[in-house]
Amino acid sequence: MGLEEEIEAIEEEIANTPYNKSTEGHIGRLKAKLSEKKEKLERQQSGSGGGGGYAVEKTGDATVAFVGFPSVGKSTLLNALTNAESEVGEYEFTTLNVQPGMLKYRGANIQLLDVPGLIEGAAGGRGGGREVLSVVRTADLVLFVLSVFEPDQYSKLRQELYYNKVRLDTEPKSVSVTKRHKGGLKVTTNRDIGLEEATVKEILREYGYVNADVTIREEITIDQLVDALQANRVYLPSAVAVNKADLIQPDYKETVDEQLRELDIDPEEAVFISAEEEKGLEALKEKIWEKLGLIRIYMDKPGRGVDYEEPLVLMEGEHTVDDALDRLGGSFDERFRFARVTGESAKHDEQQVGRDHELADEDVLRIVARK
Ligand SMILES: Nc1nc2c(ncn2[C@@H]2O[C@H](COP(=O)(O)OP(=O)(O)OP(=O)(O)O)[C@@H](O)[C@H]2O)c(=O)[nH]1
Repeated sequence: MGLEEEIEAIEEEIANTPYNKSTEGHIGRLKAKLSEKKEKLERQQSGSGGGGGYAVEKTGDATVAFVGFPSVGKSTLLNALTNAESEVGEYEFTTLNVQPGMLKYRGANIQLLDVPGLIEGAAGGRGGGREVLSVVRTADLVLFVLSVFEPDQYSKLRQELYYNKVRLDTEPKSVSVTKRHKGGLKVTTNRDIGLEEATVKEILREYGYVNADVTIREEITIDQLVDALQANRVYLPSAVAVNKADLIQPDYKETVDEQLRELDIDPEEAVFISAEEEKGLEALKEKIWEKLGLIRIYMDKPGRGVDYEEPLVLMEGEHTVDDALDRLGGSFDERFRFARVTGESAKHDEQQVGRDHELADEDVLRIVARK
């Protein structure tokens, strides 16, 4: 049996096995096996396909990938958001027709990538789909671009990303595995994790662990455990733009809202836009900013005053003084003594803080360094 047939056989067995406590371990093992076979197939395929060469150079403070079916208006949107002033070029897109643009917003440079053809050929890695997905995987935010007439394309797009190991709007589960020399598999939990201990062991065994301590501190599903054991999942936030809103009558919006709800999208969260008529774009920029968790830090430079023109822009999860130092290029690293912060994160103006201090949007930061 070839690898592809094996994968199909396992998928079929999973689909045909009813899920209950007594089959849970078995299903866990099958899912782990399935995941490994898929990895193997992918390695084989990329090995024979000539591979490589489709990395997109990331520039700017953050990168957003536009994901949507053909003709929903992705390129129109990209052009509307970046205008003619954006400098395009100097990018190496060797095999992919990726359209890049730079959105300047609140002093940040946000790279926008219009990645075509996610759907055609993406399933199972045919054609250029995999390459498109590799671009999406390097982004910091996925923006789904939907047409107001076909919001249900959303499920297909999400599913495609899921198959390709992109996990949206969720954090990886915390699972730690430490290999030992003996003692078998030991599972430690501090609460009901929603899985039988035997299931956890079955899955770990499938991954070749014989002696190991496993610690799981939160509720977890079989799929999430498999994800946690495979290193190549990416976790990204997402947002939804509903385009061509200029084409509907006002009273049709309620119908679209209802469709969105059915897709598990909060209509309040989705941004209705018209790329063509450049409507709703401010709200969309704001949403992108919010979802990326960007903050602006105004640097107070010795002798030059506060630079309000070109803030240091920090991403979600990188809001400390230390992260700011990193972004400044590290020349301060050895000489850093303390920092002074004025703004929302500070208890008072010019508060003296250390490297761990969490900064907030529009803080003014001065680094005090040794000479
Ligand atoms: N009425 C209206 N038409 C739009 C809007 N946005 C895009 N269009 C039109 O929809 C068509 C497709 O737009 P594109 O921007 O080329 O769509 P795309 O998603 O980039 O499509 P591909 O290049 O095939 O991936 C064009 O004729 C646009 O003029 C909009 O907001 N309102």
